[in-house]
Amino acid sequence: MPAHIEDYALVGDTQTAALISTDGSVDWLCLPSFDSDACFTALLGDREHGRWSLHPSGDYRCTRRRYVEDSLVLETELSNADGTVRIVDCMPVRDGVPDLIRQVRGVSGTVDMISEFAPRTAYGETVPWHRITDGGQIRVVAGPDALTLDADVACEITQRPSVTSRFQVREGEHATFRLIYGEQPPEQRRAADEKIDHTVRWWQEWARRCSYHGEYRDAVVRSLITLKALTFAPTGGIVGAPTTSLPERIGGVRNWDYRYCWVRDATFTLLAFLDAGYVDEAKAWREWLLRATAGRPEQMQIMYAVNGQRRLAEQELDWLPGYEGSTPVRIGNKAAGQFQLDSYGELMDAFHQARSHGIPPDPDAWRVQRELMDFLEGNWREPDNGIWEIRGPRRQFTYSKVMAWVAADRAVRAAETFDLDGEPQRWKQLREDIHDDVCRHGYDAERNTFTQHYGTRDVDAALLRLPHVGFLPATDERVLGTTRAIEEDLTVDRMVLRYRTAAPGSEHEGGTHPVDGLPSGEGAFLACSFWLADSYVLRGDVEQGRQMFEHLLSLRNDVGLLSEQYDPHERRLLGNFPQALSHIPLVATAFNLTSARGPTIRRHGND
Ligand SMILES: OC[C@H]1O[C@H](O[C@H]2O[C@H](CO)[C@@H](O)[C@H](O)[C@H]2O)[C@H](O)[C@@H](O)[C@@H]1O
Repeated sequence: MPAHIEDYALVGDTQTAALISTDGSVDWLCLPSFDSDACFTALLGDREHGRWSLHPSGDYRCTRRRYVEDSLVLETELSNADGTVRIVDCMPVRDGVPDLIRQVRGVSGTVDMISEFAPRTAYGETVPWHRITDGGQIRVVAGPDALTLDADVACEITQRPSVTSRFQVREGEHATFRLIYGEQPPEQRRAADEKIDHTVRWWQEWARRCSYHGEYRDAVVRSLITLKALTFAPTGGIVGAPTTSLPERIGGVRNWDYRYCWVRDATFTLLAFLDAGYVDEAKAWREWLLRATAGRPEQMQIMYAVNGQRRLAEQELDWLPGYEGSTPVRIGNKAAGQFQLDSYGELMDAFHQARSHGIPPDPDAWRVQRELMDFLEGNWREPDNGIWEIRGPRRQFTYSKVMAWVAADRAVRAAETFDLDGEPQRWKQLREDIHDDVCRHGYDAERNTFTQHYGTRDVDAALLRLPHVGFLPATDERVLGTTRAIEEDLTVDRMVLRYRTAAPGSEHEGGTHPVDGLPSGEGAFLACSFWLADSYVLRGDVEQGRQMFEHLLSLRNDVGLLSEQYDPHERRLLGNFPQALSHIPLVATAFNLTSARGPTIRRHGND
């Protein structure tokens, strides 16, 4: 049985990442890339699906866990009756092959330790061959996959099969393991020590570049490090999360693969990086995006693989029982083929912000933007799948239309501010047409609220972003009314649901929801909860925004990580982990709260 989601910490090398539990078990790792097959999949099943546990023998417990300051090097202290050890876990920044280093350091007493290294390739389906080489390394091979384990303690291949080591660590002593993808010659332990030190320094130097020095610096830096860990260094792409199928409801079917790069999530990440002074990351992302979207704008996908690949065929892995029984486990993501109008607005906004931040112009960027505008002009009236990627019939989602307005607005601003050739008069007309359409069809005058889609009375938390993107001022009566309606309909214990997946006792309870096409029930959506905090700040209720923000900070796990959702009843994290779309608004809200100039939500559209 896997640990609770909040009991995991992340280590990664900006090409892939591992999840390690408080009891010292690596339960998730895909090699060599985020979207490769996993060799440890216990997270979505049990120990038989592959894991690497490393812990004191007998009864033991985690007494402390932290990242080495401003780094992604994890320290987990485990104690038993005989003493305490500190396990240092890290994935060195890649200079060749991917590797995971696990070093056990004796803190006090003399502790008997057990390492059980039991990889299962192809997401836990395949039991690989294990053998010990002449040089004393462990080689694990299955089909195209090969792993090498170097250890400076004795290892034996045992029944299951797994590679088991039983060893003792005294205060001041070390024992080091290094897992390498592929077949590699042995390395000295000193090399592992150097790699750990180098990795700490690499992350600390990266964190030092952060231009944010406000009140919530630790939380902001941890979120930025997490976002950096989710970037795919070779291309500049950014994954939604490093996991698949962590459920949005325990036992439910809303289990999706997030190891891909969403245009939406990635543009939000770009804005967070820009806010914090990380211009290189923003540039790399723009390059990725221009390459990924090359071709005709109507062929733009809402998500791509990290290397820019378009085909993300969805399949179910029926041999995996799922996280706490939540099936199916899916890899690939059918939403890649959806039409999501908001992605165009987010993209246009991101390009505009990049220019406004002084990122040197790319000659292709404006050409692509103009083609996107041509496409939007002819298609903004079409129904779409919306920001939440509904799998029911397409609808006229209000937020989607608002983001089409954002696209037109940023096109006008870009042409006027940067003197770019284009058709600002036509885009101004388009901007006005969309605004009128939204205010006429996406607004419920009786209740004084914007609505989830045209022709409904339901609300949607994405509507909180209307003032953030500059569609209407935060103090507009219709915006205030919408926030009120969202508070009334969509908050549970101060947390915000993205929409009602079923009204309690309604005809949809237990059945398939007519809008999203899925069985009901999920947690509160953390990004939406941050957006509510932003709305308070923007309209001048800074203290209310701060309280909400601090409540959200309190939901992070012990090492500062958030998943996609939170279950306010069970008080536990839900959904893929750690989730970019939760850490991005954390950064944005902290900026809004602490900016000396007062609220400065970038997507306000102010240049
Ligand atoms: O719940 C339905 C959808 O859930 C996923 O999408 C969500 O995550 C995306 C990545 O963070 C985010 O961009 C989107 O707004 C969220 O709704 C999943 O990827 C979809 O396939 C699924 O339909």
